[in-house]
Amino acid sequence: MRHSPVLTTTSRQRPARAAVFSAGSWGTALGKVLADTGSDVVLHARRGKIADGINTRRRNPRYFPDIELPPTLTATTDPAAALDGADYLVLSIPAQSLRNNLAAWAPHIDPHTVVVSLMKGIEQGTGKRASEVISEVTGIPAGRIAVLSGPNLAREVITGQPAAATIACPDEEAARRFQAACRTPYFRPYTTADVIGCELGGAVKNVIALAVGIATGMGLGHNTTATIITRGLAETTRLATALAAHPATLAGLAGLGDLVATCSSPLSRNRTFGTHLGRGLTVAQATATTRQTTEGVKSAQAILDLAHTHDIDMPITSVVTALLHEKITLDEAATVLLQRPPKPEH
Ligand SMILES: NC(=O)C1=CN([C@@H]2O[C@H](COP(=O)(O)OP(=O)(O)OC[C@H]3O[C@@H](n4cnc5c(N)ncnc54)[C@H](O)[C@@H]3O)[C@@H](O)[C@H]2O)C=CC1
Ligand SMILES: O=C(CO)COP(=O)(O)O
Repeated sequence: MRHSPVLTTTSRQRPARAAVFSAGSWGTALGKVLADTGSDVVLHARRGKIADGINTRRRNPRYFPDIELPPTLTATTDPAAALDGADYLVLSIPAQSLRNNLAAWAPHIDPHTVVVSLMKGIEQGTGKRASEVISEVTGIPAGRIAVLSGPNLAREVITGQPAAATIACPDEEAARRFQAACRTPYFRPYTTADVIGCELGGAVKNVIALAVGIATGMGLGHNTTATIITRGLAETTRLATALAAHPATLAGLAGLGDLVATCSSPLSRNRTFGTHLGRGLTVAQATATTRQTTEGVKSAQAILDLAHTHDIDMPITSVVTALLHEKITLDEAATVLLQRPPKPEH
């Protein structure tokens, strides 16, 4: 166990070391951001073929075969080797697989390592956010658990298109250090202490993106999608603020920003999944066409359960959840939303 201070590239003592679990789309893209800042980055890959591709050809053959990765970004299938001496453990796996995987990795986490969640899902059955699961599984104090969220479609980030994000951590200094560790000419992270707002903004926008995709797949236009985005933000903010989030977080990058990016982009897996449903595919058929993590599909029910527990009205989430469970048809979904009793906007 090492007890050295967390270093950044600004310290000039040694580059920060980041272990990124795993080598999927966002893990690889954020790993490149960290490497571009000067950190030594080790991606943990589940498959040897991916680790080999990264180490020998500087390519992630499954997720980004067309993108050259920097030499300071390497990969391993050995979690202990990836975590050895890591200043940061960056977690980017499906939210529903976090608890079990982290339990296996936890014994290898150094006492000074700051854990950063990139995940945008809520755990089924418990309604827990990723930072809560991390805290429960590892016992790491809240000041060493951070969240990074924002409008960050992985392919746009890995190709160096300008983007920004929010890093949330109750320990301001830890947030600032990670901000320095991933600030590049094309990636601008801000900091906040509002972990709850960041995590709920990220998780609920996936469900709203499913709704936008459904509407788009049904052939509906921009009035409809703008209405879903706006009212989606209203219900996200209701839930998040009931759970003690700051309203400004939901109006920021991790709320509105991410919602707009995800709901607008064909790169979004959640929006794409919704489009398949809107075109008439069943949930099973849409799932069969999806190769990557679609958090909204798995988190919708957990978010709705959380809303019920806190007596929060989330009509869009409710309708999307009913559609995912095939309890209502597409036509019924529109009717349910439009025929709700009239009310003031605010
Ligand atoms: N792709 C994107 O543009 C962004 C994704 N995110 C979030 O990042 C998280 C990861 O998403 P992506 O990297 O996009 O997904 P992905 O599907 O591209 O990659 C998932 C990674 O997790 C691994 N994995 C899959 N199932 C697993 C399991 N049962 N146990 C352990 N590892 C498993 C895969 O091998 C892969 O390395 C999600 O919570 C997502 O919402 C956040 C911002 C942007
Ligand atoms: O979170 C994302 C962009 O910020 C990615 O959204 P999808 O998971 O829908 O692709």
